Amino acid sequence: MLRERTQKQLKEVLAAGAVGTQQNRSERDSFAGMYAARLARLWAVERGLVFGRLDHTEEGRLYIGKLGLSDDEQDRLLIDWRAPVAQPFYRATPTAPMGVTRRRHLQTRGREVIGVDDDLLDLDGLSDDDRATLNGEAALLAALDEKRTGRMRDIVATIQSEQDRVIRADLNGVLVVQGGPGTGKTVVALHRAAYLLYTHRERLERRGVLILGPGLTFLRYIEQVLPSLGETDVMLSTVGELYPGVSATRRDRPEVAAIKGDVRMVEVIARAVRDRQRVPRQPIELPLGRQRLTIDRSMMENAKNKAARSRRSHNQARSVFVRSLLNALARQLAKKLGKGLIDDDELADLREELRTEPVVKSALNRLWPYLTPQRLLIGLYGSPERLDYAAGNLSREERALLLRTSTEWTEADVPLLDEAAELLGDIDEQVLRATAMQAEEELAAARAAEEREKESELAYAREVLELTGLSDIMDAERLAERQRGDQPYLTTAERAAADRTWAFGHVIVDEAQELSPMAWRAVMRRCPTRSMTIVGDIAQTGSSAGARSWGQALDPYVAGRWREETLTINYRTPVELMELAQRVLASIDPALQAPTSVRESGAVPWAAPLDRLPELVLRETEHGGRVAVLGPDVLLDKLADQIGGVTGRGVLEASVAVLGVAEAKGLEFDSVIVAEPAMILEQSPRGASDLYVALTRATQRLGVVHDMELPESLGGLAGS
Ligand SMILES: Nc1ncnc2c1ncn2[C@@H]1O[C@H](COP(=O)(O)OP(=O)(O)OP(=O)(O)O)[C@@H](O)[C@H]1O
Repeated sequence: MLRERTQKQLKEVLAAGAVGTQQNRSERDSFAGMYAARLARLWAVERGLVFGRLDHTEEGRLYIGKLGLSDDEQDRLLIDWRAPVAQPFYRATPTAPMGVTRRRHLQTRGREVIGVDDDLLDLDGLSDDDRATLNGEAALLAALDEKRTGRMRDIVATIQSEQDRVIRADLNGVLVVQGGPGTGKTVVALHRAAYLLYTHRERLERRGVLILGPGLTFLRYIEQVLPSLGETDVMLSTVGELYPGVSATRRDRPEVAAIKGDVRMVEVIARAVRDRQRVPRQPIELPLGRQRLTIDRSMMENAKNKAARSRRSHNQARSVFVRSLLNALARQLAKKLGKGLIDDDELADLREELRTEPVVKSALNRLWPYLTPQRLLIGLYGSPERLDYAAGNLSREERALLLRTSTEWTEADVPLLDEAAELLGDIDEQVLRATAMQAEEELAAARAAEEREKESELAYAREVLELTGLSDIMDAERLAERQRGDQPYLTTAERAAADRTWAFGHVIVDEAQELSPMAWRAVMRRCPTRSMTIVGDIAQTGSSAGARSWGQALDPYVAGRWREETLTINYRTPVELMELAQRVLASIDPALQAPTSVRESGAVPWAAPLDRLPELVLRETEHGGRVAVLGPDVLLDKLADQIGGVTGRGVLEASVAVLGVAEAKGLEFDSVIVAEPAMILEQSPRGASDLYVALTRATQRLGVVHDMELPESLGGLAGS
């Protein structure tokens, strides 16, 4: 009914057509956007729309659902799970019943109720030991035992009390959610996003919510959770995609990523920009017809100082630099022409004349080029001289690791591009177009000159063209669209994604332990209000530039002002598997404690020789559900060949997937086989954390296959 009404409203709005004034059009677009979003909500929540009932002593009976519904008389039919009155559904216990006498979990399939599970909360003397930690055990255990589908699902029906506290925590300030594997950090963070959007709808819809995850596979794994809760306008991204126009999925070798993520790169980038403003030792001679002008060092220094005093970014300060130099050149020219003192008007005339002279333009571009962050970094990585100048605070070996010629961006480059963008500032679109055109002209002129062996000018013109290439910043289509001014309806998330300087209303960072100090800087820039939820597990840090403690990561920004909640119960991994993982955890640090598992699977982890892998994979698939083989990166292709498993893009859909540990981070499978654990240990300085991650990905069964000797922490495993 509701859905039909919304669909009709949407149709009417769209039928109004594309005619009309600019204002009409944009009103129409925003109504259409509103109805489309509402419709998406109603469609998405079909599954398990109603899942709970509270019998209150005072307020009577309340039904809890994924969204709130009222009938035409405004009587509440269904309470949104995020509303304050729904809170007892997650928090009430026999000792603190919050006025509720009975909590009922309804399990539904389509429109049919297929099971109920009651918690009686008001019975005096009821032993509450069993119920103290878990709410609605039967519904929870049924949910946990289900076969996995390759996509994360919402847990509104079975949120546990410690999770509810995180979900409903205050919007303001930085909240860290620390929890071991399987404690629900990801799923809780997503429900928190939905809760915050519901509770602070106006503020957050305008500024948007950003959720950062560790990789594109992971984002695909979680992307359906928020829509299933009726929330569609949230931006999901990786750090590698945070910079508009760049989509970095490649990873650097650990030793290179460690340098690029190091906070010393702040100084390196700043010096790389200053390198492009350096005054050459020799004066520059400018042949102008029969005259010959000279740009000497003092003119250049003077112009540079003026630009510096303007305190503008590099690209914005260029006009100050250029004006100062042109004024000095104009005076020089006046003198050569035999004119004495000239007035302001004459100076302006001469200056504008000089501005259009190719030799002058080309000298100015060399002295203070327009720069995009991409060109700055390519220039830096590609030149040992530039690296020596900019990266004097790194060792010679570290500089050598940064040197490269490839222009394919890696994840660790993105925070550096962002850093550079801050210092370089925008290039005006108009200037950009004019400079690109001018560069084209210069290139054409230089081509003609090439015959006259003016090699250097050609090289320079090429550089200018490259430096100002429009494609770096916007493609032709987008530019044309902007000029026509007919932007299609864009959601907040879409507008935010295209704008590097967008300030989000709330930012959620998942697997946050992996972020480098440079990545934290880029993330913090997107959230000046510091309203953030940071979820992760320090014990799982695999990245060489990742965090060793939350304090180390956050204190530079919010020292003493962040709060921490801990999740302690593992909902994913059965007890039998966790015993093994705990041994690996203790090998990292004996003081570390893995979270407590809520259930047993009865399946004991096993070990077998590597060459039995195909047969063992087959056996696992017979249980139904999804199987993953997790191994060291160098073995992945071989393993996939051996068993016909899927790697890369299709891993979430595959019944047998083959993945490296970094890619498997945050994911889960019914059955996991870890290949060559000793090699996983060796492949990076944080190998033990990687092994811990690999061993905690299964919801049911776990095995290990190996040729190399098993690490000590895995000793004593039963044969398969
Ligand atoms: N209250 C709950 N009800 C039902 N399922 C739950 C609940 N809490 C967590 N789960 C399930 O437990 C599994 C693990 O959750 P999640 O992936 O969010 O954990 P995590 O802490 O992010 O793990 P990791 O650090 O290993 O990535 C998921 O399948 C999730 O749906």
